[in-house]
Amino acid sequence: MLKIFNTLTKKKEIFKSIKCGEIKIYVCGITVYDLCHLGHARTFVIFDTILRYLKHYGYQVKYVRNITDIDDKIIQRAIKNNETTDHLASRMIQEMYLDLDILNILRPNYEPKVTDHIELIINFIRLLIERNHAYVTSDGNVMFSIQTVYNYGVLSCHKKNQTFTQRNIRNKMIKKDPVDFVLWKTAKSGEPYWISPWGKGRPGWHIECSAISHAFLGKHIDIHGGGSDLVFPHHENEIAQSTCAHHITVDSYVNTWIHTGMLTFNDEKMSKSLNNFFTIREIIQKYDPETIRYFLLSAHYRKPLRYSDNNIKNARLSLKHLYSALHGINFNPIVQLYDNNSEKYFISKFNNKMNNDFNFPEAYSILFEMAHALNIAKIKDHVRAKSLAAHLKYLANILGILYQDPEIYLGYNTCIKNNKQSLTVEKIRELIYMRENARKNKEWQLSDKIRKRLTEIGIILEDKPTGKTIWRYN
Ligand SMILES: Nc1ncnc2c1ncn2[C@@H]1O[C@H](COP(=O)(O)OP(=O)(O)OP(=O)(O)O)[C@@H](O)[C@H]1O
Ligand SMILES: [Zn+2]
Repeated sequence: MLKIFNTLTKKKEIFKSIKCGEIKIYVCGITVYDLCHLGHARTFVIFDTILRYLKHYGYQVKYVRNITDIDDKIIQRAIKNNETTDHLASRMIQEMYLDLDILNILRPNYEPKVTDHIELIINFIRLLIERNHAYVTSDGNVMFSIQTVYNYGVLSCHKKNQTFTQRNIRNKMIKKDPVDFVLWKTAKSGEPYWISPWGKGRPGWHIECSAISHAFLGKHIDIHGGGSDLVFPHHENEIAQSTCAHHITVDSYVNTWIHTGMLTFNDEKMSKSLNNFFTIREIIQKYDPETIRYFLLSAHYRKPLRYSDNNIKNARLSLKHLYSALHGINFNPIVQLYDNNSEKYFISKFNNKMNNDFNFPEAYSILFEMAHALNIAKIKDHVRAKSLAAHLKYLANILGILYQDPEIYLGYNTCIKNNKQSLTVEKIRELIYMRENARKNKEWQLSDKIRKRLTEIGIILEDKPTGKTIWRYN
């Protein structure tokens, strides 16, 4: 029986989907103004693993993760770079794919961009105004009126007056109440804008998730997720908007709220604004992507995880131990998996750990028990060894690890020591495939970027007249 900790009720609850066998999940995505850092990676690796487990559990999953491609940070960065917000956002979206794909994060079913859904956001705001939950200020902003929500603070336990900050004091003159938040922002001169009933402007941040999740998943969602930094104000405001717009209760909006613990560096959230971040790109120059993924899942998903070289090195050792157990066994992952039921014991232990609010560290410990049994079977019982190896790989794949050939992985880590390459063969092929597609679509910038990246790590590409590319180590 699957139990998940629900931030709304603050307890572990037995999970039951709204519709039998199907799950609708919405996760707040990236604001695309710069490269993704390891903090973003932690949240998305965690949700990717949760999704993989839910599928293994037998659910059909509809996963939506939005892309915030217009907001203040994007506007400021675009001005600084002397490029349009559109150009900056689409560049960063391509970079985001390169970075998240390399960590073996499967893509969501839908990744709606805010700028593609302005009309439905405007309609959502209109509904809130009609229902007297929002008002237009003299300068053309639309504000959400927190006083109209009787249970504001239900998710985060924030009291209404606690939201009163210095920033709000500055806007006091035009808001009815300093705690109210913006739904539609009037465009300043030179800023990108969309035409609305309230003038030229752009949506506020919170409203995009209410409007987009409703458009893609309907009024009632099984799971809504994000980092724990989003509980307040972002998710609190989303609850206010969605429940008021649709006249529904909090629990008929989202059944389970899942929040991930922050990746920290020097005891603070890793973030751009604190300038204490490492981009995914920087890190995979130093460690292989699978080690990074392993590291990101090495603490309970709700707890903070401390970034340190030592912690990553430990992750590398653990992964090496698992790959070494698999090494030297000639097994067929599919055949051995279905031919043999003897590993039911391990599968059920693994499932129990994951059913207990996705306890990744304890799920890892089952993989180590299997590796131990496998190391013994390798000497004594080859048939059992093959079965164990297939099951170990199968369960590890649910966590998104052990997807490489042990031979390549173990050889690869030797290369890392010699600083010769920093990508697995599988990932190199993936990048080449992406580049071939980019070339087909005449996206020359992207294709050049991939080539440059591969050259940097010592891979030489040769483009054939057929459109195919062959590669070799320099
Ligand atoms: N250090 C972190 N650890 C875990 N998750 C994080 C971290 N930083 C951001 N996230 C999560 O990544 C997702 C995308 O975040 P978003 O693009 O809004 O970044 P952000 O919080 O503004 O970070 P930054 O200010 O560094 O750009 C959110 O779910 C957010 O909670
Ligand atoms: Zn959101």
